[in-house]
Amino acid sequence: MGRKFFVGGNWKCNGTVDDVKKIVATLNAGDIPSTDVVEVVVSPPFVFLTTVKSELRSEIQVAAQNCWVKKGGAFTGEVSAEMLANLGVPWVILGHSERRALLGETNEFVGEKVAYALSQGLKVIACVGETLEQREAGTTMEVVAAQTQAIADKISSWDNVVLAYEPVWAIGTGKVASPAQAQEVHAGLRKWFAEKVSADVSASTRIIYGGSVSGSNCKELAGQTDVDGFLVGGASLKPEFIDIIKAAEVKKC
Ligand SMILES: O=C[C@H](O)COP(=O)(O)O
Repeated sequence: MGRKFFVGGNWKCNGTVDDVKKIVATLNAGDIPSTDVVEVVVSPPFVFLTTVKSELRSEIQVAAQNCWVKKGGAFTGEVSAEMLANLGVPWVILGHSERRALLGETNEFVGEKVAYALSQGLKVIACVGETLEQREAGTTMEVVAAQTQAIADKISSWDNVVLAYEPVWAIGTGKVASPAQAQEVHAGLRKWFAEKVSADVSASTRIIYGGSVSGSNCKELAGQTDVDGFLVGGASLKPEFIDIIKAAEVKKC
């Protein structure tokens, strides 16, 4: 099965009502490849999700940036997977390194969240990635394999999961992984899937790269065999996000 190029835009905790209107207008006017070529998902903060969903062109989907680990209830400040499904929000980002580092989300907790979100019919962008210290210690593959294993332990199908490899040292720093560095980890993760899950999952699961992706580095990264798209932070708030979406054309060549 072919892996359709996937571009996610993670707006993180950014934006005002006016900013959101401008971003949506840019996306709606942008000349982007057809949905046969690229799947585009943007992830506004919760408070803007329904507005963005209703005002955005139908070819672009939306994702939440997080959801609660189990069924909703007395969990002040949380948003449940059921609520997202009820609103018609198709995707959720889980396991982002900012949540792992700042909010103490463990590999196991992320695995539970992914499983519960899938059980409620959501599709998941699951994030993994090593810190600079871990890379320098030579443990990158070990770290991302353990993060991915914790998800594999809790789910029975990868059909509705996109795996985002986001080296922590590249996030928001302007220090993008080189195409070779990204390819090496993506290929390692694909090998891991083949050995630990199945050849089918290895061949069909999209592994996308995140960390300082920009309009100027996206094409070279997209040209790597095992890079199936991007999860974009800062640049997804800017018009250059359209150029990043267009990097999908590289895969057609
Ligand atoms: O989710 C997106 C990543 O954290 C990348 O963020 P960035 O593109 O601002 O480095």
